[in-house]
Amino acid sequence: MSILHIDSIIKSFGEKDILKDIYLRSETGKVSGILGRNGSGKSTLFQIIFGTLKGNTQYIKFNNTILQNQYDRKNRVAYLPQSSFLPKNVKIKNLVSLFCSEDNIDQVSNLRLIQPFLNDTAKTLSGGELRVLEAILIIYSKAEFILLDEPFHSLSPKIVTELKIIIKQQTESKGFIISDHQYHDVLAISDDIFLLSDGHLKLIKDLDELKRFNYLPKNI
Ligand SMILES: Nc1ncnc2c1ncn2[C@@H]1O[C@H](COP(=O)(O)OP(=O)(O)OP(=O)(O)O)[C@@H](O)[C@H]1O
Repeated sequence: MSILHIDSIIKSFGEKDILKDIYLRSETGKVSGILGRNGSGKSTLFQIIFGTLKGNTQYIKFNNTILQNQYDRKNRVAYLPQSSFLPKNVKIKNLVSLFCSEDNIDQVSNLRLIQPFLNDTAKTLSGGELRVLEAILIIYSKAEFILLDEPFHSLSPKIVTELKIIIKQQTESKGFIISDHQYHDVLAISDDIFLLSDGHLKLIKDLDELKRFNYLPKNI
């Protein structure tokens, strides 16, 4: 089992304190779900964990190795950002070879969600087709820890179901940290749920707590 230990994350932008001493422990075999209102700092937290943004303070460890720069994260932490990141003119079969671990290339190429598009380029895909491709390339990368920021955004219900099955299958060997406003889907696949609110991560026990902390409307 591998552990991603995330501790002492503080981040402010100017006068705005966004993250106030965040602690999170992710391990292979588990999905950690992070919910939070718009602007609560979820993407900021993901970027700090992935290393593309520096916290005011941070302490991030993969097993016994302190992760200090992007190179330290290579093959350990992968990140699906909110916005599209794929080159638009490269054939999808080549993207699969580029992003996925060698062991996974055949499996990914044969996925129903990917196989029909192998000879196309990303620029010919619809928004949802592109989103699911990006999510799959990150999920099947070499990294043991996978950060997914809004993976279900713009996906139709059956595709969301297929993607959730893939995430659960891959949890056998990987640890996931996932955030999405489709909270039902996050709840369905997460072992632990956290609410990011007022700069702190609160462990959530049930839906009532999500109402009490003002994330869900009272009448749901
Ligand atoms: N580079 C930046 N400079 C200044 N403020 C920023 C910067 N990046 C983010 N912020 C602010 O930090 C806060 C948290 O942003 P973040 O994108 O992390 O929120 P989020 O929880 O992911 O929101 P959403 O659910 O809407 O995607 C917001 O108020 C945002 O305006």
